[in-house]
Amino acid sequence: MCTGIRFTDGSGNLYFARNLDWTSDFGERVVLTPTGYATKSPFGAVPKIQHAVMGMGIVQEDTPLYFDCGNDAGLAVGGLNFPGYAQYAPEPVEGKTNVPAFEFPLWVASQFATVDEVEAALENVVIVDRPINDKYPSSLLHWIIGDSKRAIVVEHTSEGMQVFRNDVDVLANQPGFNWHHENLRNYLNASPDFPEEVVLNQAHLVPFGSGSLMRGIPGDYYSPSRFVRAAYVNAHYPQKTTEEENVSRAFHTLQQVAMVEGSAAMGDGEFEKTTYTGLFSARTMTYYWNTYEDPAIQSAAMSSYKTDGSELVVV
Ligand SMILES: C[C@H](CCC(=O)NCCS(=O)(=O)O)[C@H]1CC[C@H]2[C@@H]3[C@H](O)C[C@@H]4C[C@H](O)CC[C@]4(C)[C@H]3C[C@H](O)[C@]12C
Repeated sequence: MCTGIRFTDGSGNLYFARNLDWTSDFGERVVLTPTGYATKSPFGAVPKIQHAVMGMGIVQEDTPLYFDCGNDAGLAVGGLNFPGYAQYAPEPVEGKTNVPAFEFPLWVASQFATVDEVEAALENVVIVDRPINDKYPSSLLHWIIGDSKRAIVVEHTSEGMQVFRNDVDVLANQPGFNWHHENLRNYLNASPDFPEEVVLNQAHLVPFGSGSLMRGIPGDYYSPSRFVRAAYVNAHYPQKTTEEENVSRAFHTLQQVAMVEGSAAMGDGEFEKTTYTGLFSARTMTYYWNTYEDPAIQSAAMSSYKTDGSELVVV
């Protein structure tokens, strides 16, 4: 499974992070799409790269297929599995902006500067089941999109395009965002506070230590549980000032919902694990990541590369 979060620092800069949970990796790398790159957009939704984009993905047919990415204007997007719900148009629809599912993160990050802009454009968008090639059929996803002000969730289902205001800045997998949001109402008791002494008959009871009012926050890896846990941790994390503190915040928060090998198998019997954690900092335009095999945090700053070049840069 996957979990995504958004938060800001004390100066309103976006931090956007996600866990990628799967049984193995896809050979993904950090990829920079510079503004001079000649796009190969099947239906012309990405005629030109307006904003340089950096994120995690693979390259096929000289096209960046992003799992998550951010841009030079401070807008970021991540795709999370949504099978059983996601449904795309079988063919492009005339008069609409037709975006193949694989192109959606690139469309968002290369064409827009803010969530407001993306939300307005989405009114005329259809997501199309048009794979990049035979090797990689369209993935069934939903997406979280964030900037310095807010986040939204995009779900393209049998109902068509749906856009949700994401006021908790978190996304997990199935079911849909609305369900997860409603489910938070089951956890209104959870709090970081240290409780007063409780008197029970003649007993005066005090907690064993901190965390007693967190009891009830689910600890398992199931998608609804990760959503609740990530929402709790992200919401209660004190606002931090420096880049280092906020990078630490992102990785610690996502560690709370990271999957460890052996505890949860998929339908095919293979164990799921957090293959990588990725973070886009709009403050420094830097992508940070670590992997299951190497938990040391690595980083690539946009400023280290030619963001107006014509070739994709694979870090
Ligand atoms: C598997 C990833 C989602 C992880 C996740 O949410 N797992 C949930 C597990 S479960 O079902 O809910 O059990 C998704 C996120 C982004 C996806 C990739 C991106 O969409 C980019 C390309 C798109 C191509 O169409 C398919 C390959 C691919 C390279 C995708 C492979 C895979 O579907 C990815 C990596």
